[in-house]
Amino acid sequence: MHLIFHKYQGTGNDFVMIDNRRQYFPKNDTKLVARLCDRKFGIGADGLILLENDRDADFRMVYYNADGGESTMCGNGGRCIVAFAGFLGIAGEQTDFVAVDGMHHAVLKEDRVRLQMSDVDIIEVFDNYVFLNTGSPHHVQEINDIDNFDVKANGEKLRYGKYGKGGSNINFVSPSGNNVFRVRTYERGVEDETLSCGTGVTAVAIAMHRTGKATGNTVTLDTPGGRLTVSFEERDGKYTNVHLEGPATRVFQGEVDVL
Ligand SMILES: N[C@@H](CCC[C@H](N)C(=O)O)C(=O)O
Repeated sequence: MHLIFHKYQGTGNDFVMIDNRRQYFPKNDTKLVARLCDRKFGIGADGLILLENDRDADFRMVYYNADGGESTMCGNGGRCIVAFAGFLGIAGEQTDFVAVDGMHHAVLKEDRVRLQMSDVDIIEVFDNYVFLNTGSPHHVQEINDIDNFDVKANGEKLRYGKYGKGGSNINFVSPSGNNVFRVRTYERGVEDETLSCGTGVTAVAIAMHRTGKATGNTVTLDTPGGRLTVSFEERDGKYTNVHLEGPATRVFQGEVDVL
């Protein structure tokens, strides 16, 4: 099979993007997805995304983690697919698309995408961490000395030890200013730290607001791959109008023959 692919990145969270409107990609071939995402034997990416036709929206997003498994919502991938849809000419400045967690509205301006995320009303607050689902499950934990913290070792321990087979993404956070936080994330399905996680920083912003550590409705999140902004409205503990904003960039396009 001959595959044309496009590579995108959003604050360093990188994706192989495939235009699957003609339904030619073998969607159940987990091994193929993992091979394409492999950084030594393939193209290399944190995930693979298919852009498909949808009856009720401009397009549909199908997301796979680098391990080949189809997964839940990817915020940075959602921003990147909007940029890809703009490149293909199927999205204008405003677009609506369907993902695994429902309909998303987005605004594309040059290489910046503002993506509406799911509402959040279940937030579990524990002594030293918060757990919530922003389209994907997230553990949010404050730490000291974020620069020297072993995200992979600690993330792995929590991901498998605490959350069992289904797992969770694990975010470590340190405040760095007024409504500004530094975030490092261990991603389930990549099974390593990634440079940024969109649903992760969304979870961090909401968790910090819920626990009184962020006071504003716009929170800035600095990840190793760059800066993202999350804004929301909150009423009686329910978070609505949640938006994730940041850069989404086309890196290159290529072709591969896969057996
Ligand atoms: N990188 C993503 C999160 C992708 C999903 C995650 N790895 C999972 O399986 O839960 C993002 O930007 O949100």
